[in-house]
Amino acid sequence: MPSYLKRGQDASTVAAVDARTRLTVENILADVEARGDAAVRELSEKFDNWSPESFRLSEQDIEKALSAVAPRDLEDIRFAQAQVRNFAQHQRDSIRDIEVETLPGVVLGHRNIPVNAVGCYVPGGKYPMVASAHMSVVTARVAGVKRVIACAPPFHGGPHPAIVAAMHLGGADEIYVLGGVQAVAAMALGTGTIAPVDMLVGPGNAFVAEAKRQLFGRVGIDLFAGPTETLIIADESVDGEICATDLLGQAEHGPTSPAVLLTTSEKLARATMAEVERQLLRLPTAELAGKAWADYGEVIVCESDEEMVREADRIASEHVQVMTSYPDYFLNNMTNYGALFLGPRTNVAFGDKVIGTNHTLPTKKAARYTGGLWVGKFLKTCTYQRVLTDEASGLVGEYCSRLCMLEGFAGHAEQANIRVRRYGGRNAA
Ligand SMILES: NC(=O)c1ccc[n+]([C@@H]2O[C@H](COP(=O)([O-])OP(=O)(O)OC[C@H]3O[C@@H](n4cnc5c(N)ncnc54)[C@H](O)[C@@H]3O)[C@@H](O)[C@H]2O)c1
Ligand SMILES: [Zn+2]
Repeated sequence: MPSYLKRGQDASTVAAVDARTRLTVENILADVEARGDAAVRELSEKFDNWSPESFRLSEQDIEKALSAVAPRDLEDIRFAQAQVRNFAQHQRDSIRDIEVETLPGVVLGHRNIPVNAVGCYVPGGKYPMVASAHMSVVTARVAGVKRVIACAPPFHGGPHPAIVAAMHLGGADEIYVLGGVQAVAAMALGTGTIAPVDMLVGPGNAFVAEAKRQLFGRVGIDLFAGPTETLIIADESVDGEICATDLLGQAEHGPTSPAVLLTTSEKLARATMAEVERQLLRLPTAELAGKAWADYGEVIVCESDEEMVREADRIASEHVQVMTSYPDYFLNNMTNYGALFLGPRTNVAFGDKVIGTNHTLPTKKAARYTGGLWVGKFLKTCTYQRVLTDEASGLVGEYCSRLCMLEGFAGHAEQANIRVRRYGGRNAA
């Protein structure tokens, strides 16, 4: 049995918060739907104190933002985008259209068709999340999406130059300085000034994630990518300092970000907990990270690697960092995670910012049924079929006719029967 040295807040409190968020989001979506641009402007004023002449940036605005970013920063952004683009391209190349003859004269196939128009949300409430622009915009472009638009909230009262640069260099067709639910609603529902998209992607806080969830159906969404979660699986091959650093590194995302340590070593568990307290004294973002750790941090001691796999699959964390003497055991056996980070030489920050895997990942146990954002999320796998010979039409038609009548579908059966009569030769029904 796993034993808890520290437990996070219980789920009922989280559910109560969720209910309030749900209601807030419902009201905002209804308002944007009813009043379009006027509602968007009022909501932006209310939540972000932001009401510019135009939410969309002009060419000149974009040039101005680019020139405000230091050359070194631009180069770093280009490097990160090159990594994301390269891996996404390899993933794209692994996805194939197929066409096969499944019975003599029966040809079935599928094609992977990019979604036509995508809205990318780039978060920027607490931190300007430049990297989210690479993850959504660059990946959509690799997939072949025709129209890629991007929104980020104002940061310190205006567009954040590095976010704008990343959106522009990533290939965004339209850039808006607009945040939160109003941004997501405007992109999905459309307004007088923003043409609606077919799909929303990108991470965000609880309001943004809930807005995407509620809009799903009217538009597509990538996945439920809410407040960051991290899980560290470690044994005595590493020390408390590196475990504490990696827990707090992701806890700093926000006050509701769970950071969990799973370990087979009680000694490492206690060393990590002590080290977390020490590091909180000097981490500049200790206010957020400390609250997340106090409310949602967990430390669980397991008896074996097998038990750690079971616990980790139950938790289904967004990020799972494995620092044990044989990390591949977890790669080979775990089934529920957004992304794995194997061995102490890598870590979640590499994935968040630069290494090339996508950082938009499933939260709140969505890892039970989906992986993260990737080029495949922008593609619709659509099937088609042809029947090439009279014999094949007759053969399938006879089976089809009987199977339609099994369900009482006389009209469907006629669709089959007319083919059997016309193409099915001597066996015609
Ligand atoms: N799952 C992932 O893949 C992933 C990746 C990166 C970041 N994240 C998460 O993204 C989040 C970013 O959050 P953020 O808040 O910094 O930025 P954000 O851009 O997601 O949200 C800011 C917006 O929230 C809106 N807002 C704030 N308070 C509100 C309220 N009371 N009612 C309605 N709207 C309100 C405002 O309009 C504001 O523009 C973090 O939680 C982070 O963990 C997740
Ligand atoms: Zn992170």
